[in-house]
Amino acid sequence: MQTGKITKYTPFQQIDLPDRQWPSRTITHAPIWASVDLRDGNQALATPMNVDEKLEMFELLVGIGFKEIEVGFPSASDTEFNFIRRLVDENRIPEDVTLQVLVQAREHLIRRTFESLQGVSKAIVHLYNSTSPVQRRITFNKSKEEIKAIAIEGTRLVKSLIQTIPDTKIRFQYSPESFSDTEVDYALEVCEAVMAEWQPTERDKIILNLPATVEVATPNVHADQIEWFCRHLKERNKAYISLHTHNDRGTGVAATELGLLAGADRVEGTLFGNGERTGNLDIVTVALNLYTQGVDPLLDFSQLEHIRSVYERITRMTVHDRHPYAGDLVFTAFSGSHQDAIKKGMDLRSVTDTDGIRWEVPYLAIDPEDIGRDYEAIIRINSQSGKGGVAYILERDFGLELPKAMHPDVGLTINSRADQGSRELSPQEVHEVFMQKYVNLSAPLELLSIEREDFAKTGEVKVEAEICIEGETMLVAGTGNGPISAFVNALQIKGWKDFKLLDYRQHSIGGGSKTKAAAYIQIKNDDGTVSFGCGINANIELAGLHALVSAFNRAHPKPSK
Ligand SMILES: CC(=O)SCCNC(=O)CCNC(=O)[C@H](O)C(C)(C)COP(=O)(O)OP(=O)(O)OC[C@H]1O[C@@H](n2cnc3c(N)ncnc32)[C@H](O)[C@@H]1OP(=O)(O)O
Ligand SMILES: CC(C)C(=O)C(=O)O
Ligand SMILES: [Mg+2]
Repeated sequence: MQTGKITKYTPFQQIDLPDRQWPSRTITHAPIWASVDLRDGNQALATPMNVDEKLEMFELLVGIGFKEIEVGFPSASDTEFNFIRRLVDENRIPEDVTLQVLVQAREHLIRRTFESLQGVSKAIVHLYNSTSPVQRRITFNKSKEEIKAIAIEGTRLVKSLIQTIPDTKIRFQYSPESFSDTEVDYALEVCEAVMAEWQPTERDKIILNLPATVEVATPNVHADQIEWFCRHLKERNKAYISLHTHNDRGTGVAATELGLLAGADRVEGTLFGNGERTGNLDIVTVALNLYTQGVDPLLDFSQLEHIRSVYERITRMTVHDRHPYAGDLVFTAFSGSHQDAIKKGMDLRSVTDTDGIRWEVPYLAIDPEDIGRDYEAIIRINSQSGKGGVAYILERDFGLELPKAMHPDVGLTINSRADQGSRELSPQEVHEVFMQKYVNLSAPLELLSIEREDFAKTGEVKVEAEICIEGETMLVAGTGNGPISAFVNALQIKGWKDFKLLDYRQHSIGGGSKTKAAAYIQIKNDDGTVSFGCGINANIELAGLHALVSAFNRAHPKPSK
């Protein structure tokens, strides 16, 4: 790489549009979508799809709701040609779906393209030739006039061939390929010449597709190019302006969104952005971005997991873990502060009737369930995780509703276990550590059996318990206003009550004959420290007593006396 003054590359040209309107607009409705998965996506694959795979992808796209699908470049190969024949012969094209086919502005290719369309009821013939200065000079070695002539002659030929398939309703699309790198006034000149040749009407518009064949500028420049073009096109009412962005600078989605603000009507792209080099525009992202703004995208991504798995199998590409909406990790928080906020947001939804209630869960731009994902992975535990995340896992997967005061202690315990192992802990491991460290602990103190007597007159309870401390078994007895305080008092009589009961909670886990009770106790020890214990038992009273013993044991790793 050069350092200092870099002379190897030419910076992109700004567009002179001081009164640009797009920055203050909003997108209020879905554009016309056109999938180019079977063409631009396919042409970029190391192993292009075979006919069966193309069929499966076509059906997937139809199921999502695409009404315009570029099915290939039929003059390129037998596979491309035969695929269209198969769609026709097997009557697989839904009535409301228009096939689109791409062709270079070259006579033999255009003729072959028309042959492929025999029997198709509606088709868009998409003609292109490259128009940028670099392509004019390097690829074609032709002047501006000669390049314009290629476009006009190609258009004329397409028009003349319509009569060869009279039963097919043909619409026409023209792309000044490499528009992103073409002088806007020249691209306009070529497109207007094509329009003059084609003679579109307001009812039968031409599609002018303005591709960022290679993304060479920031998205605002793309938006300026589109707005400039829309404002200068003489018969704007007779054309759909279509966007076709690639992602060379990583801003294909942004360029499309700003292009829509700038006045475009239509968007071409692919699932997950498959396509040449860094890819085409990812339609999934743009559509779901609209959805999160309250705009119906008119494409159905409610089964995104399924769409992704078909896509990955057919294209042999993988969707990155961090890919918007579709990646494995995009709904997962490992970090504590994110987990805390997500847990609070999810807790609020679980106690509210969510019908018609806006989605407001911090860090989650969309409800995973809307796109066919569950809440399973939204919180995962490693050494970056905090108490909120741990409490969320214990509650969601194991029904343990830890009192808030206990969260920091349990969070620290789990965090240090994850840190020691330098790895993620599965929910099962989190549960195991919790059980090991907090639940039904039996050393140094173990509760072996307990008997209770109730005094109806005073409301007091007397307990007699057999306990074992450090291997020594003995009987203790005490009275209190409930079995727990009676047991606490029994310990005091033995001189072990160097703690104060601060808090007691309990709830049931599960249902039916398998219902258990979970109890949580917080005690304050003589030295001012606080310890927590949990008891789980089919008997609610025993759960409470075990919770107390567990809290005691956590404070007394050694016998107190
Ligand atoms: C940006 C895009 O994605 S555009 C779509 C690209 N997709 C594909 O290329 C996939 C399908 N393509 C193919 O199968 C083949 O390239 C074909 C069938 C289209 C053409 O194949 P071939 O003629 O064998 O080869 P190739 O594409 O290399 O042809 C290059 C010639 O066509 C000329 N050419 C390229 N585009 C055009 C055009 N739109 N109009 C006229 N001539 C053109 C080139 O200048 C070159 O001419 P030259 O031989 O005089 O130098
Ligand atoms: C054929 C055209 C539209 C294309 O794919 C591009 O320019 O990227
Ligand atoms: Mg392309």
